[in-house]
Parts: sequence; C-alpha cells; structure tokens
Amino acid sequence: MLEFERVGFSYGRQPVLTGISLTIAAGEFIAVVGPNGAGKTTLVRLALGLIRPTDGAVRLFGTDSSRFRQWSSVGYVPQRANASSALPISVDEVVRSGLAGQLRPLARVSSTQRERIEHVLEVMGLQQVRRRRITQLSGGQQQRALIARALVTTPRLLFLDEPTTGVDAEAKTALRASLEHLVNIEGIAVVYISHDPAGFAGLAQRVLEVRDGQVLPVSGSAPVSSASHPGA
Ligand SMILES: Nc1ncnc2c1ncn2[C@@H]1O[C@H](COP(=O)(O)OP(=O)(O)OP(=O)(O)O)[C@@H](O)[C@H]1O
Repeated sequence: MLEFERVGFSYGRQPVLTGISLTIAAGEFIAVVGPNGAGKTTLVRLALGLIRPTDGAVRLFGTDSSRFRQWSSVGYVPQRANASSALPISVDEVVRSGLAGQLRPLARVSSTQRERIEHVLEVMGLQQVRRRRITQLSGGQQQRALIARALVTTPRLLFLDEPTTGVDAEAKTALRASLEHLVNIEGIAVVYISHDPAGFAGLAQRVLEVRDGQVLPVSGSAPVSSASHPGA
C-alpha cells in the first residue's frame, strides 16, 4: 500500500530524514510519534508526492509517488486543519467538496456518491449537525467533518496529522470510535501522526518514532491480531 525504500530527504542542505525503509499494508493502523520538528509531516508529504525524496523511492500501491494518479484512494487531513477561516458553508457541503476531483463542472452527485456521503456522515457521527455551518461546530466536530471529507472518495489509505489538537476528551472518544469503525469494519489503512498516545492507544498496530532522521519502531507497541482487519 505504501513503501519507503531507503528514502532520504533534505530541505536545501538541511537533512531531515535519512535511509528510511518502511512498508504499510492494507488495513494497518500506524501511529507516528516524535518531537517537534523531527520530520513527521515531511514523511507524510513524501508519501503524498508533495515533495520528492532526495534519495531512494516512495511507492503508493506499487507505483512511484511521482507517477501515482489514483489520488481518490488516498485521504489526507493536514495538521491544524480548521474551519475558522472557511466560507459559511454547511457540513454537507464540506463533505461533498471532497468529491470535487471526481465531479465534472456542474455535474450532479451520482446516487452512489450520495450514498457514500450519507455513510461517511453516519460513520463520523455528523448526521445531527449536517445542515449547520462548519464555523458553528466545535473543534472536534470540525475535525470529524474534515475527516469525513477525506473519506468521501472511499480511500484505502488515510493520513491524519495531529487529529486531536485542540479537541476535548469527549470529542477524542467520538473520533476514536469512528476510527475503530474505519479500520475494523472498512479495512482502511491509517497513518496517524500525534503527540498524544491516548488518541491511538489500543488502535495502533505499530507505533513508529521519528527522531534524528530515523524512523524506528517504539518497543512495546504490540501487534493486533490481523484477523480483525479484513483488508490486511
Ligand atoms: N518548507 C520547509 N523548508 C525548510 N525547512 C523545513 C520546511 N518544512 C519543514 N522544515 C524543517 O524540517 C524539519 C522537519 O519538519 P516537520 O514539519 O516534518 O516536523 P514535524 O515532526 O512534523 O514537527 P511538528 O511535530 O512540530 O509538527 C524541521 O526542522 C522544520 O523546520
């Protein structure tokens, strides 16, 4: 699903990552931890082809990220994504905007796409607030709406960068329940960057730490039975 082969990356002369090799299989939930500035977001940007590795190769679904085109298979919710400066649009419209890459201008949403919108609103627990403006939601609800938008194309791999920043304990619990559903029922692979282990404890099959340019497994991150992950 995602493969880094001896990847190195530098911003100018500043090396950030060196010799990174890792693979993420279908249905896996991987947490990525590490100190500020260690290179966690850089790792995700490499995976998404937003930046090119200085050394080595990054492959998505077996294709080099520079040639990869099936972006509807990949969802991304960036760090500090918030709706505070967004237009006064509803949750429904935010979720629907996730289909923008698949819709031709003025085309109507198909019945399959409408069903998917309903499904992601339900999975993310947003049906009660779907007609509200996104700016009127709590931080946790906004975050779930942005994840719903990333899910609407039915991705097989989802990147979440610090999804619990600024959300309260109740919202974290709701987010966690939604992610459990995505991984256990839908078999989506998740790469979850966070400083907050409470957000992924018990969910992550592996915890990787980015530090000093390396990505290493955190000892004690017990593997979870693959039997509960039909996509694996
Ligand atoms: N566009 C850029 N140009 C130059 N240097 C950059 C750029 N983006 C990030 N860096 C540097 O690369 C290093 C890794 O940054 P990155 O954002 O990947 O870290 P991070 O682990 O995600 O940090 P945080 O936990 O604070 O979000 C940092 O030293 C940062 O200053």
